[in-house]
Amino acid sequence: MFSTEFLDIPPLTEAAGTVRLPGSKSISNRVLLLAALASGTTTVHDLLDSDDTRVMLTALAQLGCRIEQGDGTLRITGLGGKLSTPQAKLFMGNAGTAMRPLTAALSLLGGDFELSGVPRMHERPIGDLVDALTQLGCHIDYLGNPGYPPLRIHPVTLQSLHLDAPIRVRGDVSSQFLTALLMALPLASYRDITIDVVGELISKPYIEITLNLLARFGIHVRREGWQRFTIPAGSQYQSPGEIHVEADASSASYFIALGAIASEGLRIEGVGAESIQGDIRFVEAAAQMGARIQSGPNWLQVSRGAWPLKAITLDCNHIPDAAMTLAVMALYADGPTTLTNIASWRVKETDRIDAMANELAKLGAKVEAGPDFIRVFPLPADGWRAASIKTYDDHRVAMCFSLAAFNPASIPVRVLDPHCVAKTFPDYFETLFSVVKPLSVPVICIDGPTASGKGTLAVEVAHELGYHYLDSGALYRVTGLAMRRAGLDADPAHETQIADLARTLPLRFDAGKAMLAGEDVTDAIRSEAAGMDASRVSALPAVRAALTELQISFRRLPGLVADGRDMGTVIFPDAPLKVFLTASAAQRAERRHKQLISKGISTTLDSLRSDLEARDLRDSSRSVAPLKPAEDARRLDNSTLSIEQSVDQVLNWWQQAQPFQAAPTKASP
Ligand SMILES: O=C(O)C1=C[C@@H](OP(=O)(O)O)[C@@H](O)[C@H](O)C1
Ligand SMILES: C=C(OP(=O)(O)O)C(=O)O
Repeated sequence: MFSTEFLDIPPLTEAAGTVRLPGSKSISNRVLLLAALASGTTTVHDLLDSDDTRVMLTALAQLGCRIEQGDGTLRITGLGGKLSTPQAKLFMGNAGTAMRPLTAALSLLGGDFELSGVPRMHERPIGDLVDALTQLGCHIDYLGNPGYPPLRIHPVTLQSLHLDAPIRVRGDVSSQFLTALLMALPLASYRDITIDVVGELISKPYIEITLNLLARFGIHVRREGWQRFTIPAGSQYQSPGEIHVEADASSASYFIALGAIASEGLRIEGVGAESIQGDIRFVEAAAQMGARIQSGPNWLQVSRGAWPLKAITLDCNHIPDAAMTLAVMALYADGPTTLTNIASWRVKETDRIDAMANELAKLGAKVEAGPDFIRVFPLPADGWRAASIKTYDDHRVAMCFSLAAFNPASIPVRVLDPHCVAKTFPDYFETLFSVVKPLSVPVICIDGPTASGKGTLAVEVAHELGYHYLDSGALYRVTGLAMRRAGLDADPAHETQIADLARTLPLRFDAGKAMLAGEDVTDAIRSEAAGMDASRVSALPAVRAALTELQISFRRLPGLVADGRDMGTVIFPDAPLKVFLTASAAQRAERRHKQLISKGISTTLDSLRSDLEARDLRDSSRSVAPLKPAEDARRLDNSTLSIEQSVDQVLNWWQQAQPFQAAPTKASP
């Protein structure tokens, strides 16, 4: 997951391969709640692990459910309709699928609860649900604005509820109110319970998910159209024992769009023609726009058909979440695309009609919007502008705007606060990057002499940008270590053997650790002797050649920060930013001295300094790739700079090389 302030997506050209998507949010949170209300244990396979499911799980654990993580499964032991904890303060984040259904269930379970969420959750309506529950005899107070969370739920007894008349609930703001009642009312079904929907029900396919899962838990709701629903007397939740969560069809929309825009064949696994999720009907919309789609029970295969895409006008009430993806696809269409009947967009993670209109306009598009529609005009190749896309803490805004990186103007796209995808798809960008081909992957090279602080600087810069990190020095150090262990010496007579070793090094970097054939060699390669060996093996041309390919393979999306001695001159000569980092020998000796002392290794400043100078001389005078700044490198002497100042300087240089206006600061996101 990217927790950076922003993520720059380089211009992308095509997509190919296979993605396996995480579990459906809507199914996951329903299954968790139903399993919690049932008695017995339910083993859930392929549950989504994201912010929305975590708030649900935390709440259920607080209420006394036993939750055990297994290998790819989660076992949840239900309450059997009885609370073991009658009082709790529960935090719902921004998960509508937790807030609304738990409000209904807890109102009937007879405890004393406070339910709150993030500030935006406190702006998302819940009044229609509270009204329905109040009619029934439940006792709920608003702790902030009437009609909105946070809520206080007071205990009532099931016998005191008024179940004789139909319960009336409005269906035109969110279908989650009806879902919440349908999932909770079996708790009180000592007689038939009827729910009448007032107003036109929106987002109907989500009710089908609810009914489908209720049936799997033994509750068979009768319905008359979308107007009247009856929970039969004597209904009891029965755990199905095992249940599988299909992949998220709304999450699939970004990859279906990806296939339509840029692929000769992209396979999506985990969700397909037999999905119980309404958002699977996004495939029809994408096909109308020109995508070629084949499907099987739980897979989809998508490729580009018509190009440019075909503009459409579509009532999107049945696919409110996936429809946002169409608004970005519309940029690649042959005319204006109009999405109608989407008033609910205004009360979701953000006002999505405004958000989409604002951000599409930043890319250069003409957009028209009204209370319940959006019209997006396509962008000609010369109309695209570089934009920092604000995401409003809305996962879908972040995910669908990544598709703008296929623009024909080859402009990168900056997505602010990419972390918001954690709501439903924490690894969205990693998954995207695994199947797309960029025009080029940006690299920042940081070269410099030993102990100049380039490792610390490079790690920090990589961290700020969400880029990969290559410690090329470590490759040489590990080669030196492997050489010693093989009983070889760093002399030309052993050059071929050492190069062979280097070529097949079983090395990986894992959370800052260097692992050689599974052994943590991080400390072993940091000794002064290992440094000397590294310097010696690095002077052998065959070894350098063997390691070149390995180093180049680190150049992966979204970008790379590489530190070493010849990153800018030899390995990545086309890097858009090269920094040559220096510090006086006295300064470097002092830093290294402190480092060694802190590790309990005793040494003297003088000996360190003369070692450093000897090493500088050897590194800068070797015949192959000597240590010298690339011609186009920026020099940074950090003798008197703090680490933060050096990092800021490099990030400023990087920002200057970008087409975006200015990097956001932590103070003003
Ligand atoms: O019940 C559900 O799982 C959902 C219902 C929909 O909300 P509305 O009914 O408010 O449109 C949808 O947007 C949301 O992401 C999930
Ligand atoms: C509207 C959404 O979420 P929620 O379940 O919080 O309503 C969404 O995921 O797009």
